Amino acid sequence: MHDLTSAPATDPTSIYRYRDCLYGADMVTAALSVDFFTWLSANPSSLAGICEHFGFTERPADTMMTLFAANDWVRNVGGVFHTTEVAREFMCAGPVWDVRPYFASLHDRPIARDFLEVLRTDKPAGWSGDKAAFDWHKAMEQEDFARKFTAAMDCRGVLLSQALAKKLDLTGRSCVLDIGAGSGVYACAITAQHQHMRGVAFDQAPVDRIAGKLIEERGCADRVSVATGNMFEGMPAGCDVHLFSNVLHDWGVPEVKKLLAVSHAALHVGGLLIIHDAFINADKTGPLHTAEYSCLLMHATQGKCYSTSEYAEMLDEAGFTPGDYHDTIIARGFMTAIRR
Ligand SMILES: C[S@@+](CC[C@H](N)C(=O)[O-])C[C@H]1O[C@@H](n2cnc3c(N)ncnc32)[C@H](O)[C@@H]1O
Repeated sequence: MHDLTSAPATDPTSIYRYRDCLYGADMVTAALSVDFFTWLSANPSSLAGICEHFGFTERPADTMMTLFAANDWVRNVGGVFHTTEVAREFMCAGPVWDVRPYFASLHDRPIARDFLEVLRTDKPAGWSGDKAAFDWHKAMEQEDFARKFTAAMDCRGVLLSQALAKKLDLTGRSCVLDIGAGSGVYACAITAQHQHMRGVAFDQAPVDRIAGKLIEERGCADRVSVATGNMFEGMPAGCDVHLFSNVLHDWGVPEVKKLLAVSHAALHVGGLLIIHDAFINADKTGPLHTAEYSCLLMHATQGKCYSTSEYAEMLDEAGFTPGDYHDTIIARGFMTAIRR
């Protein structure tokens, strides 16, 4: 049986980067296909101004601008985006170094085209009005898809969960509720690392059954149980630690606020909330790996990678006192908050 407290001997960031950052190039291509930088150079604008001119919507446009800021192609000065010298020299009409024709042959790549659609509609790519299209959240209610997707999350979770568990201070805490737990590997790794802790893996059917089996196979069932339910409707009582691992990034701001409110209602005063995810930094200038990963999430889900400042604001509004951000591994980290 795999020891859930063990860490790999080498750093797999370069490998994960190919998976996480795959969609960044298509996002850049999509922007060049509408000659974005030529326009922005002549018209420094707020996000709202950019959205108005191009017919874009806020969430995907924000994800795009974060990618460009992380590359230092734009700078946000008091809420107004300006192109930088490198963007003006290479990504605009006019200069001899103009790269736009070099990207032009890629404009019709399916993901680049999807990005224009997502930018305009704010709907994840597979959901854009096509009845036969793929709905990720619905698919997770189907046994076959749920099994494959949960296996994918579990494979990454084996690496991430031990790195997270090692950095957590759970002194004086007793039970972690792993919300949208997938396989439950995070609850298992946390209880393996912190022997005084119990865990509850909370997910909807059929993922709950998949989690139950995997927790049993991992030999963690004596301290990690499974609870079934819809996290938007309520969360099991009795835990003093709530973990949202890679869950909030699947949802838009209204849903994130709702989930924080439901968590607040289920935690006692002093309860610890942990958000484990890939975070954009407070001033939304990087890191690049996360800004690229955010494009993938923006394309496939209703969410994106939120910044530490966006989370701090939403946590405060929901009745939590936000704590610090800590890095873990492969451009992931966690943020804590205390329920007021
Ligand atoms: C991206 S996965 C994250 C899994 C795991 N926490 C991790 O870090 O790998 C999101 C999880 O949220 C669960 N989920 C989505 N909607 C849910 C709901 N309404 N109630 C409970 N769980 C939900 C999904 O079934 C899925 O397991």
